[in-house]
Amino acid sequence: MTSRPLQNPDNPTNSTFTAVDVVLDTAYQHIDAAEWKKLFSVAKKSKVKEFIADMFAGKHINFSEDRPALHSALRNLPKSPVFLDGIDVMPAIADVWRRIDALCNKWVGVTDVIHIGIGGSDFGPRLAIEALAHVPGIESRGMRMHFLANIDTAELARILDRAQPNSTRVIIVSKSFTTLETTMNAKAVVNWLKDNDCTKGQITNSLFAVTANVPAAKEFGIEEDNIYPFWDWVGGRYSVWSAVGLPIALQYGFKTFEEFLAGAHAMDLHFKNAPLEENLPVIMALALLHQQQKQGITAYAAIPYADALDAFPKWLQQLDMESNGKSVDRNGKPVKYSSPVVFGSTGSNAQHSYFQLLHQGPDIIPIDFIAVRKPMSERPEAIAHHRILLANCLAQAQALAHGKTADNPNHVYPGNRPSNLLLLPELNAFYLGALLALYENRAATLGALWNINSFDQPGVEYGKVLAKPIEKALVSGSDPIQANDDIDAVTAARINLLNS
Ligand SMILES: O=P(O)(O)OC[C@H]1O[C@H](O)[C@H](O)[C@@H](O)[C@@H]1O
Repeated sequence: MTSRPLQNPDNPTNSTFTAVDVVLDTAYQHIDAAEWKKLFSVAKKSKVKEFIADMFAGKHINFSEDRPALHSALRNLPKSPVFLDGIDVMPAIADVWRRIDALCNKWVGVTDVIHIGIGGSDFGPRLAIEALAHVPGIESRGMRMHFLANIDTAELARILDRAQPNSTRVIIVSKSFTTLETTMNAKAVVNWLKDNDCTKGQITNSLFAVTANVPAAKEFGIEEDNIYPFWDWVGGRYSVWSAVGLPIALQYGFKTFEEFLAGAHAMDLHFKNAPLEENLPVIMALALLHQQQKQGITAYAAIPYADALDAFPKWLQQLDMESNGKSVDRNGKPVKYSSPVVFGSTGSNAQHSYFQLLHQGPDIIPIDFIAVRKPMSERPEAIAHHRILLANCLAQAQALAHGKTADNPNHVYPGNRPSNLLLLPELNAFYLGALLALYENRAATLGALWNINSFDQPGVEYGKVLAKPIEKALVSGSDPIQANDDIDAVTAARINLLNS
């Protein structure tokens, strides 16, 4: 058995790039110098640099909804003016920061927080709360942070079984404040407070909202002082940097929230100012485009070798696939490329699951290996365990890149399977912020390369519309229904099955 040589043995010293102390190593992408040159000229032709400038300048790059995508302003801690249609948005953002900071000092004796939200109003804060829980030395207020997203009452029941009604605070998070899962769950939690003898005043004081639709939150019964606004120019999946990230500040302190924003802001400055050839989000986007063009890839995996980042792939799935899972471009013309299927889970666990397919399956699936230099725990075993964790990460990437010959075809690894290595110096609020902003900016760059509007999501709506007549028809024991304008024959039969 021998190792195969790399197809394009790059000089490994030329394949590493650093931004905000995050190292990207593209050696196993097998992209040679001439190919990189071509890729950068594609970036220039696609006007990536101009697109980045437009994004930060508040131009209406989300043209279908006639809005900018200004989430970068939410992490602009220096408060340098960011103009939206001639008005600086920073004073309004800074006012929300001041209110979040004040709230952190106000909550005394709170045992449970129920954060109700779904999609972009859920993945980001859920990931951050989990990821930061084990940062050595982090100050945590130790509240039980419950995330309630699913309309399935199993999640609701699990949370309500554990929470103590008299010392619970509820944060209802919804950009639109019309999402049915969220409003129904919020009503159920309010009823639970009532059923547990909380007074009207207690309930009013326990309810908070984060939304871009303040009138709807008031209408729901939330006091104006308890409503934390954000704005329609923040896409839901880009909203963790707004008051949607409130749980981060409440649990770990406002300073930690600021560090999270600072890491993202540092990555934004890199994205905005670094030349394309040194720009991490751009390089990662181009590497993916290359694998689409050359290998026809239709999926990629993100594998964090860090238990703390268990929720990262879920966050990334919404970011990438909701942003760029589209088949027409900005001009309504069919696209050549759009978002591959994104999946992933933590290493080394993932190795013991679907890595077989990544090594020997017929399809080539590029991987982002995400590793952290420092272990997250201070246990006596930490150094030895971490060494094994990192060794596994490096070994998988090498095996995928080189492959292996063997007489027995069953033992042959084809090799030439591309991957990136992303190395964070440590996992804390700052580097978590930098990591998420890196991927956000990569998604935006991919949108620019594919000529896709990455900031709308019209495809999500139709299924929601259809759910309404179906819900009406789903009445146990009712007479069988026939197919009609809203419900086709297959679905009608399924409804009848459920109703029987
Ligand atoms: O925050 P909300 O308005 O409740 O929206 C929650 C989610 O709803 C939809 O599914 C959208 O596709 C998501 O982008 C959004 O994050």
